[in-house]
Amino acid sequence: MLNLQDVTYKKRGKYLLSGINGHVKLGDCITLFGPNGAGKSTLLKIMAGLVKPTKGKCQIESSSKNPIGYVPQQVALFEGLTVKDQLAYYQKITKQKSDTFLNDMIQSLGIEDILHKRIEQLSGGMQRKVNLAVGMIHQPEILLLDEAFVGVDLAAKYDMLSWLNQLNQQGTTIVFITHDWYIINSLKPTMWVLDEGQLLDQVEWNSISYLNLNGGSRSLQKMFDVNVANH
Ligand SMILES: Nc1ncnc2c1ncn2[C@@H]1O[C@H](COP(=O)(O)OP(=O)(O)OP(=O)(O)O)[C@@H](O)[C@H]1O
Repeated sequence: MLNLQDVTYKKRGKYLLSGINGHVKLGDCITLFGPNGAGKSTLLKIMAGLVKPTKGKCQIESSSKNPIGYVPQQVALFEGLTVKDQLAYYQKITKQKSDTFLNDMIQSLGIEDILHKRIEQLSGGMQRKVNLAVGMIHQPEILLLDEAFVGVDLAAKYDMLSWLNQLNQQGTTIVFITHDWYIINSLKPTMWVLDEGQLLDQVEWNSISYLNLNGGSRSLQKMFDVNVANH
């Protein structure tokens, strides 16, 4: 679905990504994992087509007109609008005609009771749920999530993860970024380990303890020491 060939991105003389090669297949669940500043968000934006690589390419293979759903790190919602109006607005601009998916999503995410509330009346966690719903309202084939769970309590996380697991089992491709090991354990993704702009390795969730971190930064080593010990 997504083919990354030698993806390199340079900004103000600094390489934020260097020679990334990888392939995202239909139905994959992948996490971009690495320390702060590793280049995860930049790579996700390149996958979403929002940023153009300086060198190399990211090709999307899909027959759909709008195959990607991107949920940004910052909540991107309009204050003053109700949740219902917000969803209706994005449904219209993405030309999603079927209500079935939207209604399933509303039920699964547990947002049916807040449909008539305005965005500014919602807690941070509830806004995250609505942000997720908006980013995937057009039922995309590939869902790209940049820290979509920040500030979300365990009950809300459970709703979001159950919905994402269900979609992934039905064939939706998911690529996500998180620093939350609970999320990783729940979604059991393939881990693309990024460090200092380089893709060090790709490893299945259940083989994470075999990862060779030689050449990785101290921050990356520490992340694994802390998390893998509790895996
Ligand atoms: N527009 C920009 N101009 C210059 N440098 C940038 C820009 N965007 C990001 N960077 C730098 O690129 C590097 C990678 O940033 P990026 O946000 O992709 O990392 P990340 O792995 O997602 O980090 P975090 O886990 O902290 O969100 C960082 O050093 C960051 O400061």
